[in-house]
Amino acid sequence: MIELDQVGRSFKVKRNVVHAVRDLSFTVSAGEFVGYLGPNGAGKSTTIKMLCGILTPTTGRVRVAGLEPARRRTTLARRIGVVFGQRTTLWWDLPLKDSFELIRHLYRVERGAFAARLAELTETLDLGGFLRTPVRQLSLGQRMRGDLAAALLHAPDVLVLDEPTIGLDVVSKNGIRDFLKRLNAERGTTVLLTTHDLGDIERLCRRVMLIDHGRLAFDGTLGDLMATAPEESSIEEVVTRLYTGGASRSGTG
Ligand SMILES: Nc1ncnc2c1ncn2[C@@H]1O[C@H](COP(=O)(O)OP(=O)(O)OP(=O)(O)O)[C@@H](O)[C@H]1O
Repeated sequence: MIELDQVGRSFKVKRNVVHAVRDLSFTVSAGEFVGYLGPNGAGKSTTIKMLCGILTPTTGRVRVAGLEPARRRTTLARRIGVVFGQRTTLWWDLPLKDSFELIRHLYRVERGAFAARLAELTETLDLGGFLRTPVRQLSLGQRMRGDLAAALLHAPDVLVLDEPTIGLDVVSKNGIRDFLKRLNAERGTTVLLTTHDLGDIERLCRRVMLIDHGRLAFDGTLGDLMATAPEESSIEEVVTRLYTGGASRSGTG
């Protein structure tokens, strides 16, 4: 469903070149739920932007649902949903429901299918109490649920999440985690999740990829990840060891 083959992306900053992503290769199969971890500045958002076609790779090849994202952005938009937790894709001054209606037009979702999908998302994400509220008046937790619904209204095969639980309280976080878990299990939606909240990884991801300085530093199961540190280590300790280079990265490959 997602394929990266020796992908690199660099940026020119004044006279320097920043290599945000280097020689990155991985495959995510349909139905997987994969955590994409890495310290600040590791290259996670750059990868995600290449998956959605916002950025073109400098080298290598990216495919999502068999499409080259940067060249087939419109076609790909029908197959992929994206949530950037730090930024909303909703219309700030419009009631949530009107944002959804605009998305229906943009994605040309058939009216009946849209109504059914919206009813389902309203129930599972508990949106009923604020569908008529302007987005600017929503709490962060409500806004995030609105953004998730917006990304899923066209029933995409792949969902890419960039910090979807950032700033949320423990109850809101758990609500979103339960929702994502069900989405993956029941609808088979492929999910790539970037987060700094290791609780998200523990609760949701069987497979974890870790990127560091633009390179893949670990790729394995959550169990493999935990096995890189002494027994009884917490996931925070395990990940800290990997971020600071104090562990063998034997799961990679
Ligand atoms: N548009 C840009 N121009 C120049 N440099 C950039 C640009 N976008 C990203 N970078 C650089 O590329 C590197 C990777 O950034 P990226 O945003 O992908 O990291 P990240 O893993 O998402 O970090 P964070 O966890 O802090 O969000 C950083 O050094 C960043 O400064």
